[in-house]
Amino acid sequence: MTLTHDTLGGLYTAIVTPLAADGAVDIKGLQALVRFQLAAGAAGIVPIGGTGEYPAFSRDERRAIVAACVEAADGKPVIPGVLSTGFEDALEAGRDFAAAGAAAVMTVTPYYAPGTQDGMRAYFRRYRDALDLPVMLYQIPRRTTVSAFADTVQAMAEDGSIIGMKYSSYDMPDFIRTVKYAGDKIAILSGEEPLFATHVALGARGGVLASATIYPKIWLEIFALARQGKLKEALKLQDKIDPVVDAIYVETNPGPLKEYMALAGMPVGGVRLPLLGPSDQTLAGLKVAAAQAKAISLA
Ligand SMILES: O=C(O)C1=N[C@H](C(=O)O)C[C@H](O)C1
Repeated sequence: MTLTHDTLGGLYTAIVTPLAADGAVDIKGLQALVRFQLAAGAAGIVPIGGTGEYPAFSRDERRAIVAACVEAADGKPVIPGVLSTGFEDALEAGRDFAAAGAAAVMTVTPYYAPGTQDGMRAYFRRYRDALDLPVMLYQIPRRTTVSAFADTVQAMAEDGSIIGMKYSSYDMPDFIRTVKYAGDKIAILSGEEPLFATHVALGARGGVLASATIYPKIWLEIFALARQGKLKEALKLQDKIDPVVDAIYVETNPGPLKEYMALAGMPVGGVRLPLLGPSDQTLAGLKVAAAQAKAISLA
């Protein structure tokens, strides 16, 4: 399926990368997770984003991860993260993932030398021209300190540089402006669990969510309600998963999430440096959230 701004939408799972005890990538575990997501109804998979620990892997490991996801996805779209901050590295990764069968890439705003808004617009236009694959802009200022303003996103859409955007920020006025300027030209996907239902009710066409790695079904139900404009009902349902969301984001994602998955019976191993396992205090919070989720059979 060729992804366009019309066909990009729904719930994409920002999937963790399972690791074996020796820290190697657990390809079998990864493929089992992909199949679990798609069987639950996810529209597609986003491997090696922040949740998938892109920075922690070598070029060969990233290629193997994407190829394994594409194989397990059996035709459903796989959109790998490209979190390299420089043009040539980002292009090399994009071409690697295109060769591995990715349907598009989720490329982060350049952040070490971000440049101006015009510079970022030109960066993505040159990137798309050089990479024969659809591109989704990844905006996450809490990790990069960089934002493409709404009118820049509009210009990127009109240039044909991007088919969509993963919007990871709590800046609601900017979100509303971005939907107003570009929401009819690209698919804006929410990357913020706490605001997911609200973003969808205000025009987002789906989401890219880390906690869907363990609980895809409830996010699909929340998405369906929000898209019908039933925001109150969607937020009521979201109350059930909020304790999990609060517990897994107290330290850098995906550290707590991976620990939580083990507590919830879906072990995926640890994280790679510089991330470490969660602190005792975080672990205590994860245990409480896992017990609550079990008590209400969260899925
Ligand atoms: O990997 C991703 O894509 C996501 N990254 C965000 C983060 O790591 O902060 C969280 C989001 O849910 C998905």
